[in-house]
Amino acid sequence: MNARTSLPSALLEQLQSIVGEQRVKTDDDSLQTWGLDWTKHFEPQPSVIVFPGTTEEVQAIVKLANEHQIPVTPSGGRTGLSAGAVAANGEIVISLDRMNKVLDFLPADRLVRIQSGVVTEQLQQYAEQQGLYYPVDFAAAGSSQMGGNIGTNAGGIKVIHYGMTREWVLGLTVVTGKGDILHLNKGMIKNATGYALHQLFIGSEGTLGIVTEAEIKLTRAPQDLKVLVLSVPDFSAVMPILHAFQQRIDLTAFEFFNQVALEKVLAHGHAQRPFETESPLYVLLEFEGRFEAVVDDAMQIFEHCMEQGWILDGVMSQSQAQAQALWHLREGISETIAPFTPYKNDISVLITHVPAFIADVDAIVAANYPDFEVCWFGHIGDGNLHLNILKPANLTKDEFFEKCKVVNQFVFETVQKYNGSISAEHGVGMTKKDYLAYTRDVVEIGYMRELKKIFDPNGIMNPGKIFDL
Ligand SMILES: O=C(O)CC[C@@H](O)C(=O)O
Ligand SMILES: [Zn+2]
Repeated sequence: MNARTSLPSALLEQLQSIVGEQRVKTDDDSLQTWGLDWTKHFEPQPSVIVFPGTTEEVQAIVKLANEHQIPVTPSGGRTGLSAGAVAANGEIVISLDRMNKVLDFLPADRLVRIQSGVVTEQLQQYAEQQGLYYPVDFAAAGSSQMGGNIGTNAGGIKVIHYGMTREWVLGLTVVTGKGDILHLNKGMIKNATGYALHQLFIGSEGTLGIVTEAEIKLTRAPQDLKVLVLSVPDFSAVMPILHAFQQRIDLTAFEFFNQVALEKVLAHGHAQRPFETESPLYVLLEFEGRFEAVVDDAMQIFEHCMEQGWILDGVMSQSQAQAQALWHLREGISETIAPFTPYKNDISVLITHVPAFIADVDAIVAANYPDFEVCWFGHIGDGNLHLNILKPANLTKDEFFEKCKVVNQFVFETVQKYNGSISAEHGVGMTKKDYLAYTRDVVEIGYMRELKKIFDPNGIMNPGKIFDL
């Protein structure tokens, strides 16, 4: 039965009276579009999509959903990779698309107040106009919304220096699953008055309520960013390179990718091969080169690494355009491999454990996926690896995912062995919830369940995400 047909018509009318007739959509195209994120594993089947314009409208919708006991899925830019924003069970999807305004800017506090539908890039550009910088960045910045970034505590390519989204959120306005509006922390740096409830909403994937507004901290913009791409003989060389550079330079990024990933980006077009000869791995690092001495330091470290045999070759950007072109080799990977229906892993361990962890996972991958194309890439300077297995054309999606699931278990056992995370930055959503216990203790998950009940007693907020009730 189509879940949509079961939506009471009285409820539709009530939704229309809250947001206006044009802002309630039930046509198939809209249900498909707003019912799905970038995950390809599930069939979207929401009941209705609503587009509120204010926190009060969101509150009215949530209250209505409670009265009718209908689940709600908050929806931002839908660029998620863990199905956190997928509505597959007759949900009311609350899209924040209309709530995309910058509300206020306090220069002395370097604080911007935004609605949660503001797109990441929009915030970055706004910060630039104020002579400042919003540093959380990733390839999906042109579509992802700040509410979604907050919901997953998004990370990205600059975490090594600037941290995750959590570092930049100084206040939130939320509508709880119960239908209360809370103004949490109000932008303060110092506020020692008990539980930091805004922190609970960061990374909660819409399971406690909906973020409608946020106070976001901005910072000084980095100058003269230099990008270095290095070719590297094997995994064992990557961390010594990181340590050599970090001893003397504050890196703003330290990423890696393998030859398979590079070939896919090059085949996609609009990219130039960085080196004539292939190598198994590449490292991309970035630093602020505004002082000559720092650039000289980088060159010395580079030469030292070459002497050690950790680096085979290297190229450094001489202009912003070159820096962007080099970044594209790394940032283009996820989009380029999307047509290959990749099985995704977003795993992390402490930096200390990265070498042993990679050796273990590499052995699992080599033994279990001998015939599959394996894309390794990620934010290795944060201990975060994206392991993407590409589907061979001769397997169906179901056959392929079944095979990957078996291997997944070995990968996650290794994650657990090193006390790591089964989802470093993409969230748990629906794709990783069966594996949550590899990272979070069962007692801890019990506390999370209890917390959810406080904010969302009727269990209507994004059910089926992170864990089942
Ligand atoms: O597609 C992926 O697995 C990772 C996407 C994103 O987190 C990235 O780092 O490019
Ligand atoms: Zn990533």
